[in-house]
Amino acid sequence: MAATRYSTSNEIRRQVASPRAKNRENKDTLCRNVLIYGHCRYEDQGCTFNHDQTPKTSSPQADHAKKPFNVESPAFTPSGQLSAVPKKTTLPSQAASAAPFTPRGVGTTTLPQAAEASVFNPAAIREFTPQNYDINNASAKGVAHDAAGLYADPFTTMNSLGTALPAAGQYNMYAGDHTGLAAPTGQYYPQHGAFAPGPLQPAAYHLYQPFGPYRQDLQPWQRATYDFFISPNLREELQKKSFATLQVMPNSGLPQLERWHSLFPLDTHNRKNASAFGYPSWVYKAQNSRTGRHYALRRLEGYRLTNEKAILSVMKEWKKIKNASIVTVHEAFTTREFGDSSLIFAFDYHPLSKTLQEHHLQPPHGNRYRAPAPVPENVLWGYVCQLANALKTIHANKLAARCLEPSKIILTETNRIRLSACSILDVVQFESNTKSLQELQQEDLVKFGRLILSLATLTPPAHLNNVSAALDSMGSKYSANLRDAVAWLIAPPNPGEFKSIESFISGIATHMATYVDLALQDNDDKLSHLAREVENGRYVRILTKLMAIFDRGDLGVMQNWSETGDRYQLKLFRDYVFHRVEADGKPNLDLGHMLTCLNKLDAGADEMVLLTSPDNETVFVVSYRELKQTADRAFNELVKLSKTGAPGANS
Ligand SMILES: Nc1ncnc2c1ncn2[C@@H]1O[C@H](COP(=O)(O)OP(=O)(O)OP(=O)(O)O)[C@@H](O)[C@H]1O
Repeated sequence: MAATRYSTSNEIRRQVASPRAKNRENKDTLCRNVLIYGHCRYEDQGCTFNHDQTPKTSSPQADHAKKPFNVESPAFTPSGQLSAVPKKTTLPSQAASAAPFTPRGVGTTTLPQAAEASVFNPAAIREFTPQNYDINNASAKGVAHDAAGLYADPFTTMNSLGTALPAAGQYNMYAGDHTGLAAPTGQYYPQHGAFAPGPLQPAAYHLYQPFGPYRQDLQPWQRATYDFFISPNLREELQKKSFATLQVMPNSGLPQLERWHSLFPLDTHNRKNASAFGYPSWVYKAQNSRTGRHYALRRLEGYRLTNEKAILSVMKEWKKIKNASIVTVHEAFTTREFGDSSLIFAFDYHPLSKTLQEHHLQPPHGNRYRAPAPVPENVLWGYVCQLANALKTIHANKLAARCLEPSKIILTETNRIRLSACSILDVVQFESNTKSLQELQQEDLVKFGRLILSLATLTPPAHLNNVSAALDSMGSKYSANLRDAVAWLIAPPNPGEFKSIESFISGIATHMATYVDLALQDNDDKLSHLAREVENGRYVRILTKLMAIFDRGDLGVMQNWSETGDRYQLKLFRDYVFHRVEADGKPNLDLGHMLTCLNKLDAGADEMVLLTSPDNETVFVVSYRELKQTADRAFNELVKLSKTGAPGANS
C-alpha cells in the first residue's frame, strides 16, 4: 500500500489505515492523504477528515501551527546553538520601556538556555571597548578575566599588572604630576600588549611598606620604633665603622705624605716583625688629598727600590684583580717622609677589621692563660670557600697570592675574610725571585692547606712542624671531608703533575653551593634593610626643604618671607605635623602621624588636610599636593637667590 510505504509517522499510518473512522470531529482536520498525495482515495468511502483544500479566512500557517505535528513544523534546533536564533540576541524596542526584571526567588523561574544567553551574555555585550584596544591581540595574559569569566583569580592577572609598573625614568614620583602615570604614551592600552604602559591608578607612594624577607615574626604590640628601621646591631656596627673611618690622631707624629694626610696607625702592637715580607711592615689609615677617601697604607720599612719597573709591571697586573675575597690594591710608591726609604702600598680600607691571627690564634683579651676558642667547622668551610674563590681569580690571572698567612688575611665582617697583602712580595722579590709561576701557585695551595690546618688546630703556621700529627688531631674534631680537603692541599703533587685550584673547587662543590646559598640569604637580608632605609632618605630630603623655608624671616626685599603668601600654609602644616597637642594641652608625639604626614607631603597625595591658625581665625583646607607645590615653589625661590644652588649640587 502506497500510503504505508511512504509514511514516516505512526500517526499517519494509523490515519491511513483507518479510513472508516467514525469520529466526526475529524471534519475540521485536513486529511493527510490530501496533504501528501493531493487527493484522498477514501474521500468518498467514508474518510472522516476534511478534504476541502480552499483556504479559510485564517492563515494556513496558523492552522498548521496549531497542529501537534505536521510537515511544516519548524525543524528541531538545539537551544544551545545561538546561530540558529540570531534575531533573539537583540532586544526589541519595547524592551526599553519594560519594567526591570526582578527575580522572585532562586529557582522559581527557569529561563530556556537560549533566552538566557540572549539576555545575559558577557561575551556578546561589549559596550565599553577602549580605544586602540586590539581584541585579536588580547592574549590570555592581558585579558584573562574576559575568557575566564567574571570570577577569574585576580592574582593570576597580577602577573600582567606587574609589567605595568612604569620603567625607571618614565615616571618620577617626586615630580608632583601623576598624569603621566596613567597614560604615559597617550594610549590607554598599547597595540602590542595588554596593560604595558602604566598601572591603572597612581601607586600609594606615601605609604611606608618595607618588603621581606621578614626574619622576625613580631606581633604589633611587640614592635618598637626601631623595628621600622635598620636593626640595632647592624646600625651599631655601621656606626662604629663610620666612627673608625673618621678617627684621627692629632699628635701621632706620623708624617704627611705627598698625596696622603691624616695618617692613623692600625697596628695593634709595635713589635717589628719582618717574617711576612722580609721587612718590618706597618699599616696606617690615611685620607687621599685629592679624593678625600680613606685607604689603608701598608709601609715596608727600610725598603730601597732598585728597579722602577718592579712597581709598574706588578701593579699593572694586580690592579686588574677584582674579587670579593681580596683587598683591592690601588697603587704603590716609595717615600722618605718616615725618615727612611719606605715602600708604600695603598689598599682599600676595611674599618675595624682584624687579622685571622688576632681573631683566632691569640688568647682572648690578651689573657695568655685562656686558650683560644676552637673554630667551628662551618666557619672553617666558609674560609675554605672564600680562599678558594680568591685563589681561583689570582691563578686565572697568571699570578700567585704568595702571602697566605693568618696575619695577612683580614676579617672584615662576621666570617667574611679577604687576602690583605697581595702583590707586595711580587714587588719586593721582583728581581730575587727564582721560582716559576707554576711553582708559586703550587706553593699557594700548600700554604692554603697549612693555614686551614693551623686554624683547625689553633697552632700558628710557624709552629706547625708535624703536619701528619696535626692532621690526625684534626680528624677527631672535624669531619673526614674537611680533613681530606686539607690533606689534599698540603700533599705534594705526583711527580710531573700539578694540582690546580679548579680541581680543588670541584672536590668541595657541595660546600661551595652551601656557601653561595648563605651568601645569597645574607644578600636578601641586607636588601630588606636597605628597603627600610630608603624611607629615611625621603624624610631627610623633605625635612631639609621645609627647614630651609620655615622661620626664615626677611628674604631680599620681602619682609617676613616665610610667613607671607602660600608659605603661611606651610608654617601651619608644620604645627599640624609636629606641634599637635592633646585636649588637655599636653604635647602629642605620635611618630606615626609625623611620618605619615611627611610621606604624604613628599608624594603630593590628593588627600585634603585642615590647617588652622593658632588663634582659630584662619582655616585652610588644602591638599598635600598643593602643599608640596607650595614647598617646591618656595624652595626654588631660595635656590635661585642662593650662590651655591640646590643642596648637594656641588658635592
Ligand atoms: N686593608 C685594611 N683595612 C683595614 N685594616 C687593615 C687592612 N689591612 C690590615 N689591616 C689591619 O691592620 C692591622 C695590622 O695589620 P698587620 O698585617 O700588620 O698585622 P700584624 O699582626 O701586625 O702583622 P705583623 O706582625 O706581620 O706586623 C690589623 O689589625 C689589620 O686588621
